Amino acid sequence: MIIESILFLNVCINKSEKSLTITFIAATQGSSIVSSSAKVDFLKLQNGSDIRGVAVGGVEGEPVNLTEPVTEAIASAFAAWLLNKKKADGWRRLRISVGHDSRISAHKLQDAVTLGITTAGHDVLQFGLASTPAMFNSTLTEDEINHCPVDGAIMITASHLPYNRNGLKFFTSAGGLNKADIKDILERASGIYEDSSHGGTQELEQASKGEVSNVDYMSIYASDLVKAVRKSAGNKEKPLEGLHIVVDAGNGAGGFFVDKVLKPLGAITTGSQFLEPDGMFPNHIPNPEDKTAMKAITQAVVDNKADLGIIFDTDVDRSAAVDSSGRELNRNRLIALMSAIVLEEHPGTTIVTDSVTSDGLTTFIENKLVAHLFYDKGGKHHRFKRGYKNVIDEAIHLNTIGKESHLAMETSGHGALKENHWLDDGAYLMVKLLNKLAAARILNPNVGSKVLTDLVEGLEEASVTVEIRLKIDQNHADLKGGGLYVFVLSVQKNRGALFRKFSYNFVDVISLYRSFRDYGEAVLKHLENAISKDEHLCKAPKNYEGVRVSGYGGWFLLRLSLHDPVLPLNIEAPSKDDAIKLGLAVLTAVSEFPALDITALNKFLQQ
Ligand SMILES: O=P(O)(O)OC[C@H]1O[C@H](O)[C@H](O)[C@@H](O)[C@@H]1O
Repeated sequence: MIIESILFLNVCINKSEKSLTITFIAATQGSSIVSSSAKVDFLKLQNGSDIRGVAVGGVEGEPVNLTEPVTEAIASAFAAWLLNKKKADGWRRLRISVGHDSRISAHKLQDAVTLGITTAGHDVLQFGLASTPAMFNSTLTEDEINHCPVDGAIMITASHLPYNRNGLKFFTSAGGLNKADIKDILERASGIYEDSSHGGTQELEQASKGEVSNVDYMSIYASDLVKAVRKSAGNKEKPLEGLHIVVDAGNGAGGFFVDKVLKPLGAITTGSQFLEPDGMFPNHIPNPEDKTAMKAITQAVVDNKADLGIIFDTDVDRSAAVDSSGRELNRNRLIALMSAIVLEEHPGTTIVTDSVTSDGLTTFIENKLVAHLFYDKGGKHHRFKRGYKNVIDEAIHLNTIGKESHLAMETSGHGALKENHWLDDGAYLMVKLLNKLAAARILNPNVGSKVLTDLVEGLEEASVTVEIRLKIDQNHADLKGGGLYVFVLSVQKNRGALFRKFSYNFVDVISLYRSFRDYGEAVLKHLENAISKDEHLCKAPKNYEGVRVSGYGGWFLLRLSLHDPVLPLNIEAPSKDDAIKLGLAVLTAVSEFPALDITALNKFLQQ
């Protein structure tokens, strides 16, 4: 990279404060980041513990960066990483399973992944349309005929993101890879890509050594789910007989749940919708956090007079339910429901959740289960950070330090149980609900989803719940120029001809931020200071992310997004008036930051 130094002189006169600031700025700019056509910035494809990119062209401003050669290099890099991980004495042939969701780029990326692995000499098991949790499961399943367990698994998915995106998730028998592993793989991939002189595909194909086989793994995975429900009902063959359950797969990969899970258990599934895979997602975004998606499954339950509704995201690592009255069982309610089930099995256990969970959920887990459902012991609510991997890793960590935890769950619908290898599996969460229903129907065959609704009866819910996302403008002068070196010349009163006419004190305060993260942190620090001076507000005594504050009968949390230049603001309050008071407290503090777009907050306050 060629570095160019540019020197700016910035003179800023503030008459009201009687100050003059003279600033020399030497900026480093990457004026030529090598030839863009030849270079691929692999690290840009990292999205936390996943890889995400654009795989389909045609959307303005979103050039394709997850091309077939790039994907092939990443798959080869994963095989190399895995080989290293297995601490094999030199080279050994690995077995890697590959699955995908319903995206329109799925097949071309599957071919690229397969090529990348086989050219490195390893075998591929193609599962076709699959769920993310099933891919992890294939690293654990003991089934010699179907070549399982595999050494590693790759899922091709971009969850609920638009049709043009795609991505990769990786698993070993220890679970999903973490951020550092992904970085390692991307660095290896960059080297592999360079070496292969960009597109020696044919050459590589000829050198291909590994074998490819097709396995109907989803049938194996689903039969384990069926077995779990049967077991909870005393091994009854059809424990859900007579129960009407509708499924909304949002045209993702979750359609298997109808034919391979619910029907064998005896459930009626008419009215289930969007089960056919369609990577253009023509009906709604497959996302249980999305209002339109929840409306669609609720309508299906009501229209079909069903006992229960189930909705999955595209790759089935997230889910939510709807009871027979059309009441949504998602977000805090689903965590409460899962907590009630898990705490019945493990009294006193710690439930780890993300940071945007409600105060009502804490009271429910710690007190209401004892008061309402007469549990001997309540649980402990450990409200941690946002991000499913953060939540799961924290639960695993707690167990290693002697604090028992059996459930890690996010409001997004990601939920992982210790009994299920800490895997976030939307289908397994729904199986836990079905277990409860199946067990209850042994005692009373007429019982329906009320069994579940009754479990969350004591959960207090705020009347107003909003999430407002405040964007940080990365092109704003306060952030522009990345990597700025600042020299301040403090000029004394009346010194030098140039400044003679200003007889003011000169102040050398400069606000420059190297990244949107720095800027966001500065906003949070400022808010924290402002809050400490407000008698109506009280900072949460224990908090792991952003600034969480109680007041006016509710709370708010302002934090930095995990991935985007955004500060998401969550507010929960007993009334709109109270929510506005909380919102105003935030607005007053953050309006001093011109690169923060507060339009969405203003809109909420003026509604
Ligand atoms: O920080 P945010 O922008 O709100 O995003 C947070 C979300 O990011 C991803 O989608 C993760 O998969 C989720 O587990 C997480 O909750």
